[in-house]
Amino acid sequence: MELISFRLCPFVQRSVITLQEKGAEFDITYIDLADPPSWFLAISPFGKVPVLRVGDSVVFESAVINEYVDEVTPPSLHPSDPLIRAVNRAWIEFGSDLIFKQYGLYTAADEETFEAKRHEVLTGLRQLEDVLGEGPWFNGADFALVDTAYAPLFQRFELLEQWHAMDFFEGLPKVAAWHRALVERPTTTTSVAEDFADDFRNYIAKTEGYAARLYAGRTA
Ligand SMILES: N[C@@H](CCC(=O)N[C@@H](CS)C(=O)NCC(=O)O)C(=O)O
Repeated sequence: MELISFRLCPFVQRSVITLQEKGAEFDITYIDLADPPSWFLAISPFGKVPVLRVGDSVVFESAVINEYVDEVTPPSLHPSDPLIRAVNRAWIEFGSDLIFKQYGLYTAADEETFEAKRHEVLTGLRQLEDVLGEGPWFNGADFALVDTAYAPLFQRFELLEQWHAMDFFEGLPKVAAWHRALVERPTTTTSVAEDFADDFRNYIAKTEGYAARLYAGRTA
């Protein structure tokens, strides 16, 4: 299996976490999304990463890639009950939407947009608080695919919090506990390069958006 990646992409990171959790062997090929190579555009139907090459086949969409990886490397990280599995898939979709909202937060051009995005993100986190149980994971005792889908999101919240006194989890104890468990999970840490925090901060700086101005001069 060969995973096509962009270093900072949270969707790719979901797949790296899943592959690592499953102990799967895989190669990783990095591309520059600002200047994607023609071979990549030829195989990626949406022009997006991640893409997983398996022999002559191409699998795209992180949630689908992760289900494939899960199925070929038992035991499964998906719950056995079909209804719980369906609910998990639905919340994985919710997590994808929240990743885009988070992206909107750190690329917002001005304070008004930034605050609007922050409101969207906080609303999403409140919705999660309402569905989470006692933890430590989304389904309780067992770490599952749905957890791999949220780890990159929470790792970025952690960095955003460190750079600015911005509390995303105030009044959300279950989300805060899940966040802590996810960012401390070894596969979350090892799914990104050692200089990820700097890389991420430089990326935000380059957007020249409101978050970049907010964080200017701060160190992690
Ligand atoms: N729904 C996709 C989203 C993937 C995605 O948005 N990837 C971004 C990078 S993080 C991308 O490749 N963007 C390139 C583009 O939109 O042209 C998934 O879950 O795999």
